[in-house]
Amino acid sequence: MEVGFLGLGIMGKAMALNLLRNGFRVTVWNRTLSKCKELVEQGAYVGETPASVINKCKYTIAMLSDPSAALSVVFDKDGVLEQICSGKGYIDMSTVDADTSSKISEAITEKGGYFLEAPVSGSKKPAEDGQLVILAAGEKALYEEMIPAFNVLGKKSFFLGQVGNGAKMKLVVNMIMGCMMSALSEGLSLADRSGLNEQTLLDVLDLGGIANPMFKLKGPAMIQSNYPPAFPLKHQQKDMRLALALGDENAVSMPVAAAANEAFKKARSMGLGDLDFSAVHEV
Ligand SMILES: NC(=O)C1=CN([C@@H]2O[C@H](COP(=O)(O)OP(=O)(O)OC[C@H]3O[C@@H](n4cnc5c(N)ncnc54)[C@H](OP(=O)(O)O)[C@@H]3O)[C@@H](O)[C@H]2O)C=CC1
Ligand SMILES: O=CCCC(=O)O
Repeated sequence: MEVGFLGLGIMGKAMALNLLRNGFRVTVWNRTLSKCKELVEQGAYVGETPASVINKCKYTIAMLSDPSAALSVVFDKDGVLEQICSGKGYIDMSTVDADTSSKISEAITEKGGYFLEAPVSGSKKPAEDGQLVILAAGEKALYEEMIPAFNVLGKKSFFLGQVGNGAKMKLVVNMIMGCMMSALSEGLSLADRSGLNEQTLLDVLDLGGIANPMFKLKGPAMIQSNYPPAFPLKHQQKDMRLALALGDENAVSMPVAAAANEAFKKARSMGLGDLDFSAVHEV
């Protein structure tokens, strides 16, 4: 199967490499073209523009930072819309809001193309290991055609119905995750300042009802103030912001998420946006 891949950041690079290793023919594009080099060494082709990737491939996946990047790659000059046409599928796996996804979907569909949104749960390591959880919505036929790729990229994929449902599900999940990370940060600080051992707190948490892989993975590094970026903090804050907007639209009161968002915003203002989102601990 041949796929195009737009966006070779932390996630996109791992996902595209995974597809290559599993026998897919992959044509990549990244805004900073030099980031295509490692993929080329592994057998990928390079497209000069998003439009040229769409022209070459029947299916093209995008994994871009935020709504503005997702829109730009589709609507700007040399973008996806210039070449999308009947018989071609566009799968946006970026985390964006439902409105952004709908705008992209409408534009692609107007040109005769098929659209699927498919944001993912799971970070750098699950992306490398093909263990993501895929939250797809949109064109069911395209979802079914993408199953071979989703089976390589993820351990489970969900089809959630109409465009927007995948984006919303992803934002709800990340809103919960951001609140948990914020609570862990406060707990570690409270333990430390009140004379307790932080590692002992992690050990206690890991044996009880709120044990989870994230605390286990990130907690020990947080104690060392070590935040190598797997999920950049600026993206977590973007997701909190988009989740709070979804709450506004639906009149859902989210005081916990609002407080967590303030912590992530403060961390961004301290210049921590490119570190892992666990760097909220510094706030
Ligand atoms: N990291 C993670 O753990 C996870 C991330 N996600 C989501 O996946 C998406 C990608 O995340 P991640 O890989 O971590 O992010 P990165 O910041 O590592 O990569 C972002 C990508 O978007 C590209 N980009 C940014 N702005 C533009 C633009 N205006 N036009 C074109 N391309 C642009 C970047 O290109 P360039 O190299 O030129 O800057 C890069 O390829 C985000 O939506 C994130 O929320 C979802 C699950 C997990
Ligand atoms: O959007 C990022 C999600 C990170 C994760 O699920 O661990």
